[in-house]
Amino acid sequence: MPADKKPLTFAVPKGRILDEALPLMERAGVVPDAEFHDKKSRALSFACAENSQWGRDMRIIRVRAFDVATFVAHGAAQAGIVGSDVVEEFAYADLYAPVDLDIGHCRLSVAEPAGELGCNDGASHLRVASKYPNLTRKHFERMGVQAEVVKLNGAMELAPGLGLASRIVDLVSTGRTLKDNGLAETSVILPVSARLIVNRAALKTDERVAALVEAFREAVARLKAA
Ligand SMILES: Nc1ncnc2c1ncn2[C@@H]1O[C@H](COP(=O)(O)OP(=O)(O)OP(=O)(O)O)[C@@H](O)[C@H]1O
Ligand SMILES: O=P(O)(O)OC[C@H]1O[C@H](OP(=O)(O)OP(=O)(O)O)[C@H](O)[C@@H]1O
Repeated sequence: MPADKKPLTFAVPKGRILDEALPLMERAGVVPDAEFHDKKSRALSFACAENSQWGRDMRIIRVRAFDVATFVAHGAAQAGIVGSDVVEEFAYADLYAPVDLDIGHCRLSVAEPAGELGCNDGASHLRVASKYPNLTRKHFERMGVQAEVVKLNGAMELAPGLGLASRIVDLVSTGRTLKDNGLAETSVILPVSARLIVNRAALKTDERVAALVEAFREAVARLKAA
C-alpha cells in the first residue's frame, strides 16, 4: 500500500445477504480475517486476511443493512454491499451502485389481508406500514393515493391484523411470511438484488476504488460463466 494512503473501508450488512456475499467478495480478493467469523467477538471492524489480495489495504466493517448505504454515502466507507431496496429508499446523490451482484434476490411488494382483498380499492388515503417510507409514498403517489406511512423496523405483517395499517410494503421472497400471516401480495413495487456500492467522490479520487469495482465485475461475470 502506498505510504500516504489509508486502508479502504468496505461495509457489509450483518443480515442475510452476507452468506451469499462472502464467496463473491473472496473472488474479488476481499477476504475478512478469522476474527470476522468468530461468533464470540464483539468487534465491528476487521482486517482483511494478510495473504488476501487486498490485505492491509482494506478494512471490513459489519453494520446494519440500511447503515451500509449511510456509511458509504458519507464517505466513512468507500464501498460496500447492500440490497437495491436500500439504495432506492435513500437515493443518496453521493452513492453509486455500479455492479449488480446477482444475489439477495427478492422484491418489494404491497400486501393486504387475504380475506379483505380489494376492500380499500378506490380510497384516496391509506395507512401503510413499512420499513421503506420513501418508496412506499412514491408508489402510492403514482397510483393517486396519499399514503400515511407507519414506519416499522420489522414484523410489518402484524400491522393489518392489529389495526395499525390497512396495507404493508415489505420484502417478499418465497411469499411464506405473507401467507403464514394471512396476507396476499397485490403488487410489486421493485425487483431487488444486492449491489456493490461506492462513494462517488472516492471513485473519482482513489484508483483503488475503481480497481475494486472492476474486481467485483469480473467476479460476477466468472460466477455467471461457471
Ligand atoms: N426474504 C428475503 N429474501 C432475499 N433477500 C432478502 C430477503 N429479505 C431481505 N433481503 C435482502 O437482504 C437485505 C438485508 O435484509 P435483513 O433485513 O435480513 O438484513 P439485516 O442487516 O438483518 O437488517 P436489519 O438492519 O433490519 O437488522 C435486504 O435489504 C434485502 O436486500
Ligand atoms: O417471502 P419470504 O421468503 O417469507 O421472505 C420475506 C421475509 O423476509 C424478510 O424478513 P427477514 O427474515 O429478513 O426478517 P426481518 O423481519 O428481521 O427483516 C422480509 O422482511 C419478510 O418478512
